Amino acid sequence: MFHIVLVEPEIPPNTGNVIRLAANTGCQLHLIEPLGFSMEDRHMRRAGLDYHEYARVQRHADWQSFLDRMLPARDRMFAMTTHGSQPAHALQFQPGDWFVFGCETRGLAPQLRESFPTTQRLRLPMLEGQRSLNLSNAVAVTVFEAWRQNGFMTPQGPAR
Ligand SMILES: C[S@@+](CC[C@H](N)C(=O)[O-])C[C@H]1O[C@@H](n2cnc3c(N)ncnc32)[C@H](O)[C@@H]1O
Repeated sequence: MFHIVLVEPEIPPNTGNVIRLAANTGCQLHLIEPLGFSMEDRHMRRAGLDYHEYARVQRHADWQSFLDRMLPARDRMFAMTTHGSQPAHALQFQPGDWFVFGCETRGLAPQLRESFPTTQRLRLPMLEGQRSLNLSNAVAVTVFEAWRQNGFMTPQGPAR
């Protein structure tokens, strides 16, 4: 359905949450290395993920390797960032869209963020004075907005 891209995630339970979200929504999850943890980390294990939930996870050595391997449609790839001026819910998302998220402490590196057109740097609304959403919450909100817009469609029909 959609592609979730986590750039250099650092906190195992966040990635664990996103792995489960991908399994529940049919998204493909891309992890851009270096990761701040081992996939065998006890916190990852504690997330209680089943083997099949890992089926939707692909790891990439770095951003350029990801681009070279996946060839994402650049006009359908969106940087999710608190520095964005475009409200995420104002866009009409399409199946196959790519959502790129930064790491927990640093967000997306400025150089990577600025490689996206300003119209593709999306911000989720927050109250004045707040810094950012938790990474896995930001992913869930984004995926469910995009999926809602597309009628919660799956290859077998609408999800229930
Ligand atoms: C914990 S936040 C990173 C905070 C980091 N200190 C910063 O300034 O970007 C982790 C990631 O979640 C996503 N995120 C969090 N809040 C967001 C928001 N309001 N709008 C868009 N993306 C958000 C972004 O991809 C961000 O890089």
